[in-house]
Amino acid sequence: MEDTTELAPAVRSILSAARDRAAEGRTDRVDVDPRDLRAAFDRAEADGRVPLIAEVKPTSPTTDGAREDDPVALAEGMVAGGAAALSVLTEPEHFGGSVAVLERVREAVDVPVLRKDFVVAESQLDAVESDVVLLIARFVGDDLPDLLAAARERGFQVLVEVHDREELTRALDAGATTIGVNNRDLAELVVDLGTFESVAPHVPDEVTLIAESGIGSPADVRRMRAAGADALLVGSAIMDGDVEANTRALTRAEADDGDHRDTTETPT
Ligand SMILES: O=C(O)c1ccccc1NCC(=O)[C@H](O)[C@H](O)COP(=O)(O)O
Repeated sequence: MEDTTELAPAVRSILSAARDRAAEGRTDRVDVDPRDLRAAFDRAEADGRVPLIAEVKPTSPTTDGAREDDPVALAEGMVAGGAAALSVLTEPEHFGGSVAVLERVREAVDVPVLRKDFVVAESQLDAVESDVVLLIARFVGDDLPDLLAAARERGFQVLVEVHDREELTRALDAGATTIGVNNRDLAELVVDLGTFESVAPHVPDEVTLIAESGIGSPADVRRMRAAGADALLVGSAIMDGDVEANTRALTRAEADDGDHRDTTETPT
């Protein structure tokens, strides 16, 4: 079992709730026919868009208030703004998510959908079908290889999230091919884009590499891309205001149309 003493209280509470959900009754095993995440990124690149996973994130421990609008309408706005893929929170207690919302979103869009939750046990994988599932190296500890295999057996693509070199090594040893470096430190909940910059050089070229958290402006997008990100995962900055316009500002961050913005700007 993972030592949680160094985690922020909110994160300890998230993990405890995840373990409670894992202990609830089993459902049938899912069998996913996934939409290809890498192909979606390649299509975005070919189209001049920054490959972006836009996150439907109604609230979070670091957000004031909650977004109450229809998550399907939000998701459609993100796709209209150029998102290559979507992430949907299914964690109910701290992020206002649900598996029902993920099902509705996945039915409404044709891009790959990542299930964003705190999976700590195999039984949780069967809660809902998605194209990609997240495994957080820090939370699953030594179970990472088994959970990775269990997810792949069900057809999922797997995004393995790391925060430092030690977790990266564990992810690579387990056979991860899509890795996200989370700029949010789960012990302090502070965000530092330098985290991605320090870990990215050690990621092999053949791995699909995603920069996660704290990306708030086109300048941040360009910074993460310059550091080697194949794609970005953005939640809060897109959910704050007009999601379609916010997504477009980020997916167009590298467009060579003379619209080079001030580095301090954030999308609205
Ligand atoms: O976002 C939080 O407040 C949070 C708190 C505790 C654990 C995890 C948390 N976020 C999970 C995520 O992975 C982010 O939602 C995702 O990377 C997007 O981050 P951002 O663009 O900074 O909203």
